[in-house]
Amino acid sequence: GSLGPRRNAFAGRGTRRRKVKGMEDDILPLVKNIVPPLTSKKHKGQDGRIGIIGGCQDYTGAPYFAAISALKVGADLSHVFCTKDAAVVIKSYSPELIVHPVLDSPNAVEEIEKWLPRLHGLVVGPGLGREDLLLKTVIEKSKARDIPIVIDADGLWLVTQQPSVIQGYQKGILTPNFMEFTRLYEALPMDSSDYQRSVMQLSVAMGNLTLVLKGEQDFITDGSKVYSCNLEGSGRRCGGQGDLLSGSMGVLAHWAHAASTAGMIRSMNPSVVAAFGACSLTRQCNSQAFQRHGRSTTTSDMIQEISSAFKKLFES
Ligand SMILES: NC(=O)C1=CN([C@@H]2O[C@H](COP(=O)(O)OP(=O)(O)OC[C@H]3O[C@@H](n4cnc5c(N)ncnc54)[C@H](O)[C@@H]3O)[C@@H](O)[C@H]2O)[C@@H](O)CC1
Ligand SMILES: Nc1ncnc2c1ncn2[C@@H]1O[C@H](COP(=O)(O)OP(=O)(O)OP(=O)(O)O)[C@@H](O)[C@H]1O
Ligand SMILES: [Mg+2]
Repeated sequence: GSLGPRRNAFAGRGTRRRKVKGMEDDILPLVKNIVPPLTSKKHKGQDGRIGIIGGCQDYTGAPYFAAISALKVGADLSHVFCTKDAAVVIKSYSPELIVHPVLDSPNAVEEIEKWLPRLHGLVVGPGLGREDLLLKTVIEKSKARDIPIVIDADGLWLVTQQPSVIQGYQKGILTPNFMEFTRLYEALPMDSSDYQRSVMQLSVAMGNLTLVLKGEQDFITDGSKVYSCNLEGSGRRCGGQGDLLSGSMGVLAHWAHAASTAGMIRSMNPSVVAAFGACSLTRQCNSQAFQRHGRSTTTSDMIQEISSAFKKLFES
């Protein structure tokens, strides 16, 4: 499926979002179940080594937000694979991140590939720019290693051009905002007038891939049922909230698949549990940060709330 003519698939049709009851009560207990216990027996890296692919001259904030969020949610190590000029900037934001200036090197694929055996989760796209061939190969190689992959932002651009790159991958999650969703939806021949139905149709067309349509309420589906997350956030929509979301989802996806393998969540698709957890957390961070900072709230303020939001949602 390539791109059709540029138009808004939802123009003039039933674009109002029906407010449906959130599913916090059903799914939050499952999210609590996947959080690994903190014990003195563990070694560094066991609770997650996450890779973020993104960061270029124009965008250094997005990969930083995603990578630091992964750490603050509880990953042990967070790697950023970005271009050379972005690397210096990202390193100087934070000594906590491991930053690889490889995306614009001639052997970028090999440089990333050698880290793949050590990664538990991959987040592709925040601040990436539009880099098709490299990305396609990295996604293929990560799938071959059975690594959970969250695709966001510019990573979704590639999926729009070539849905087959991720189609049917059970450990894949797409996190489009409204614009990104519209592009994806137009790339595949479908017709629906309602968000919940169209997100479900798109998931089925993508081989039951887990999809998160972000918005006033987040719609999460793997094609069998639509779950809505409408935990209260705020009216503040600063840039970067989606990066907090995708970074935390990278860790939660690793935890959820590990828990599922261990037989700890039987009743639900682990990708859906991870997606729901990350949406809830992002919205809770937004709400808490807004209580302190109001209209001045930025993504950095939200990141400062991760610790207490996580406790409130998943450890109480
Ligand atoms: N500080 C940073 O470095 C940031 C970088 N970002 C990066 O910027 C790049 C482009 O991301 P964009 O999200 O801007 O790309 P898009 O191309 O999806 O968005 C294009 C435009 O659509 C608008 N839009 C978004 N949601 C909408 C909605 N619900 N209804 C109507 N219009 C809507 C946006 O304001 C934007 O102007 C990505 O690589 C992304 O990761 C963003 O993550 C924001 C923060
Ligand atoms: N109208 C809204 N009300 C409440 N929460 C929202 C609303 N829109 C988005 N969100 C929340 O904000 C988070 C990020 O969604 P958003 O649509 O801002 O992503 P994005 O456009 O990709 O952001 P970014 O600027 O990081 O690229 C999601 O978890 C979503 O739940
Ligand atoms: Mg985004």
